[in-house]
Amino acid sequence: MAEPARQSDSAAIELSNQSSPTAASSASSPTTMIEAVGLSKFYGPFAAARDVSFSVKKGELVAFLGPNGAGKSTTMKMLTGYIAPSEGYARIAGHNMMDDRIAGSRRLGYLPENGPLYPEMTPMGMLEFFADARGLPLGTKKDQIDKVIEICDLSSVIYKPISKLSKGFKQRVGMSQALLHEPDVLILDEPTAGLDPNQIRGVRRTMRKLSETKTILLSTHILQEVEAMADRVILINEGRKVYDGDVDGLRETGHGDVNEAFHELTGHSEI
Ligand SMILES: Nc1ncnc2c1ncn2[C@@H]1O[C@H](COP(=O)(O)OP(=O)(O)OP(=O)(O)O)[C@@H](O)[C@H]1O
Repeated sequence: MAEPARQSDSAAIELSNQSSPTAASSASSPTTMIEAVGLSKFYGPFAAARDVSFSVKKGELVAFLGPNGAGKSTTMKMLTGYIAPSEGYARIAGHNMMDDRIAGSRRLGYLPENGPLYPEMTPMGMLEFFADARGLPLGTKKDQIDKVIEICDLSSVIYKPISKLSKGFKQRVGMSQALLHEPDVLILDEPTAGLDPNQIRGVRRTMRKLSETKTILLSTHILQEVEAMADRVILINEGRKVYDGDVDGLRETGHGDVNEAFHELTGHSEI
């Protein structure tokens, strides 16, 4: 379990102020795999994320929690280098994701919010495409593809167009793409969104298995998800980090009830 480093809003701001957003070359701990340092994203005057700082150590499984529109996807896109931060910077396995994105991406598997694109491709076609794009050596390409087909249980749909697959299979195809190059860091944006209870069980099982060897940050707005899987919770609301600590600490904040804690910390947003 992560130490109960519960952090108030002001403490969160204090933490980010200690690190200069321009200090991209400063050394990070070798065990720190995901780092957000003062990340903000502005769309005109609107802040989708504001001064978000945290780090995830090797082997942790951290839930990134928040109500709809809190800024989870925006922060994840900045962490993965898909969008540029307005302020701050992100590092994956020590690589700054603006200056050194290719090196960081080799260590990173990313499941975007809406699963895989390329609806006209089959899962096999898509995996071959990504294997080539990622430069997997010919000698290991087939083995790697076979391995993710097995992990994600895709063999029954491997030659069907992705557009014809159920939501659950689409998510698994997205996951297979994220795992293909054997990254040691996974950033997964709502991996259980829209799945039925059996599919959710399957994804949780896969997550637990993967967390034995990988560092995982997964976003969700489902509280049971957090209690079922995570070592630690980072909660954001209206673009700001409002809690960073373990599930027990979150429960205490809500007087024994994580739902209550969520309600208090997110300004009484309805979920
Ligand atoms: N390109 C954009 N232009 C303007 N506003 C944006 C853009 N992208 C996101 N936003 C806004 O930023 C806020 C945060 O969005 P984001 O998708 O990061 O939230 P989220 O926590 O992932 O929500 P959800 O759980 O609904 O996916 C929302 O109000 C959203 O409308």
